[in-house]
Amino acid sequence: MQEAGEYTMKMHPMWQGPLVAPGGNRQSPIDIRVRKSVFDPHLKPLTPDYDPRTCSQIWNNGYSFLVEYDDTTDKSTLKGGPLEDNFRLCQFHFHWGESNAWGSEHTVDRRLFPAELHMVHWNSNKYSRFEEAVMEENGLAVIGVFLKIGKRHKGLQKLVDALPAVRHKDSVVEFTRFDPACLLPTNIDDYWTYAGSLTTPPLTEAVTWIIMKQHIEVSHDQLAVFRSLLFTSAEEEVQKSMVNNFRVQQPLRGRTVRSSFT
Ligand SMILES: NS(=O)(=O)c1cc(F)ccc1F
Ligand SMILES: [Zn+2]
Repeated sequence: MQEAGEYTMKMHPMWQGPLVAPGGNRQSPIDIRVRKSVFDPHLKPLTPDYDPRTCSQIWNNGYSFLVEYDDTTDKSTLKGGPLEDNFRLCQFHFHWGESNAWGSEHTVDRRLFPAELHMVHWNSNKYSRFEEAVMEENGLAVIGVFLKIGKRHKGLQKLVDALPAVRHKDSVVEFTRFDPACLLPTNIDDYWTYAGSLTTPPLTEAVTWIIMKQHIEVSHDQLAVFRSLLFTSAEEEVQKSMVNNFRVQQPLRGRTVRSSFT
């Protein structure tokens, strides 16, 4: 029986969408229990190779803002780590909270971060476009990086300065020559990896998740600009600020989370 005032996921206003996709047994995000993760000595170093010239635009899709890359050739790629194939960068985006107390989708031993970066890649050895790969179990690889509040992130500022131009849902602005590698932590050799899903519809179980152990720092003011974005389009009467755009955590269902480090 619920105590008065005690929130469960179903009651809490932040509860969004299905708790578990019908029939899903590899849903994301999850809590990473560090002591339950299994060191895998066969995991290779991750080798991202990004060309800033493939950066094309920023788009407010009404859920987050996406920095999109031209993925018609193998110019910005990710290989190595747990991946057998070559994956092509198509976009990166973030999830964040209304306060610095929460906002990330994944957690580490229940620890929440104010925001989480997702760099989305699709398997260009096996598929010819993102839309195809997103339906296949080895179709996508997403790098997750936790954000903490601290010193100003120099590389992020160019992105922060462009956000007012995409304040409303469905707005797009040209955005070029941005090197996404500047958003990776200094150490990318230490990560957790597990088989999961997209965290927004279509929630397809297509993702090899690669979650960085080391976080990056952004300033309070930089993250505040994320919260100035809107879920709503310019025409809508009531404007809703884009915050808490994260999914509730999903059952592990017996999956093993591997670590690249001891
Ligand atoms: N948050 S996510 O990285 O799982 C994701 C990536 C996409 F390309 C599309 C939907 C998603 F939910
Ligand atoms: Zn995401």
